[in-house]
Amino acid sequence: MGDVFRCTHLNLDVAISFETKTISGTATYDVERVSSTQTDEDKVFFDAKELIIKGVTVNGKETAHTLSAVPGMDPEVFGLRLSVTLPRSSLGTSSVCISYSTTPKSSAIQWLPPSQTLGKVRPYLFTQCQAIHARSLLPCQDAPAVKVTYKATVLTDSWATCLMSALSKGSATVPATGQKAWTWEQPVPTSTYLVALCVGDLSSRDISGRCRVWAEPGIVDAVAYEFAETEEFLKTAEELTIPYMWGRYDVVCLPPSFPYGGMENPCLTFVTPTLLAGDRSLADVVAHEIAHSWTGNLVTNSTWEHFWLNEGWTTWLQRKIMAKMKDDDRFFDFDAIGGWKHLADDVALLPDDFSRLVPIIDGRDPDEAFSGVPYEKGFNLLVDLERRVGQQAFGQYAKTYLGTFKYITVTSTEFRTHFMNYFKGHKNLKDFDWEGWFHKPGLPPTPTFDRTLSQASEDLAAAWLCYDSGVGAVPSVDTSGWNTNQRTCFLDAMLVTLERDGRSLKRGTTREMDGAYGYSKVKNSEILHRYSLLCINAEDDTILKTILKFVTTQGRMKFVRPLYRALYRSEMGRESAVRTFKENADFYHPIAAKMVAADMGLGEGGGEDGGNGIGARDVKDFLKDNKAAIAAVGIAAAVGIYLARRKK
Ligand SMILES: CC/C=C\C/C=C\C[C@@H](O)/C=C/C=C/C=C\[C@@H](O)CCCC(=O)O
Ligand SMILES: [Zn+2]
Repeated sequence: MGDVFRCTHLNLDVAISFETKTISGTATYDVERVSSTQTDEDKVFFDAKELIIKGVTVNGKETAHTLSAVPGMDPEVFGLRLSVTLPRSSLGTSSVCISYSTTPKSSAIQWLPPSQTLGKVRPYLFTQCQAIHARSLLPCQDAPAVKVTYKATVLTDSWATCLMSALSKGSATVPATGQKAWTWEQPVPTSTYLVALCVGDLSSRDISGRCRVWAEPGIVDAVAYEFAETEEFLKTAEELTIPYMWGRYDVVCLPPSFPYGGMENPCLTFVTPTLLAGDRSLADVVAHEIAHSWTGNLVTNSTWEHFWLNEGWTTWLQRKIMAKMKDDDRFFDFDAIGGWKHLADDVALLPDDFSRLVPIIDGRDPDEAFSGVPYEKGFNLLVDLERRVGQQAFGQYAKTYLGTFKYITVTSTEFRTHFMNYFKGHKNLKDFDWEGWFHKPGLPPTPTFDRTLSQASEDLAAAWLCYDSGVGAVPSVDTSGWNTNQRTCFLDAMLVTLERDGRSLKRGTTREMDGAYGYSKVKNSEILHRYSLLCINAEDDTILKTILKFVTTQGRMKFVRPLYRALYRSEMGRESAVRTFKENADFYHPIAAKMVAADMGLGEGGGEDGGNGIGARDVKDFLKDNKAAIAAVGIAAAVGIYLARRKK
């Protein structure tokens, strides 16, 4: 898209209707010719998914447009191509104004009823555009390589607060209607997957001169406490990189159905409330999103095949920030050990095409290719390079890399060339296996990390596993002073061994563990998640109610997907998993509903072994064949119907 004409600026002028669950108005683009190819007709193309296109003008004149599917690209995933003919004389910038409306099906937007908010009085909406959902929020050239500056005016009900991934230019009441008009400006060129919107009953607290947290009034103080280190994260990140270009860094804590830990929307990170542990122990997700201000938002992957350049670099920078703040490099390694487990878990589930660092996506839904691979394999590639050239030199290189590719996009090959030129002739890079790192499926060579911070956790895991095998007593180590990372490392170490050995714990073991540590009552989502997985492994159904509550009161895919998968594969939870998902399908974000449905054996494998979320063809076929049903009940409910039919 956009290979001849490219959008450079967007003026978005829209109104929000909670009543009709639509966003409607105009998207006006400055469009520039970027290639001199003179074709028979000069056409500019936009992506549009689940949108109603009402009309198009070019330089103020009404202009014909067409909407058609792109051959080989499933319209259910990629939407349609909106084609607009430009005047032959359009040598400079054209102004293309598209009048449109979203539909309630839009996959980028979750419309929450008041019951799904904390306040229970007002509705709420938030968007999630990565990777290719921006096209269902607005017509756009929805490719990371097309970066636009943007201005937006958004009309909302008078009670609502509107936030965007941009700098606020104020708000005013519209005298004629009583509505509120919110004005935003993003002066830094930004890929469309980073356009974001959130509207609800929101309060804020300033936590520094350039950082503010937003949330529903009932939790805003807890959010301010949890993320109080944000300014320090930001300052530390600046020391490791180049100056922060985005002006403000605010955080909005969304309702619990937000499907990710965080999303790096510029100027306004979106986070899940599952980070609210009460002790700041999960705030490193904010460090991760801050890191994206450079790696991802400023220097951006050229296409989604090169997503690791966003996430691998960001994971590296996040771990550098955390270690620098703690003034101890061992924290970098400690976190990397947890990351390796994440990588190994995902690689075990993924088809080869998706476990390559540069995956083969080929017309498939990028949401299906999403995994820990770009994060952790990407991170390990960078660590391998860093160890070969030395920490200090690599740190300097990182700054040069950011300076070279800021405001534009980068491919894996461009990175490789840039890196090899910078370290030309370096003796430790002579036979570096770039091809293997980029294209070999599966796990990369096993790295060595400093284990001094993980040792006690790993030892405790070994002791519990011995006890479970009938060797030795219940471990008596006092863990009351342990931090969250030590606890999650301990549980991870148990899970790693069980998975590796295909072994199940005895039910009595998880009961003993609960007696010792009280994990079934823990508030911390990362600990509860891991302990729940152990209990499912042990078929310990005393915790089933807690797990079902956990998966129906938050919709973060990192937690709900593995838990539904594990329940579905277990004796104790299979029925409950299907029933619970069916009853709660509307709670989940459309992306999460799609992925969980596919995970629970509804894919090509169709059975208990299908749990990887990759083969969603059966459910997709069902959805395709039942468009009327979907229009009537929505995609999530339709998936529920499909599940119910399969059960029969
Ligand atoms: C190799 C994969 C190719 C393309 C995928 C690109 C985007 C995938 C899409 O599914 C969106 C992902 C958005 C992620 C946002 C935040 C994550 O960092 C959250 C990580 C998990 C969590 O902490 O909950
Ligand atoms: Zn990220």
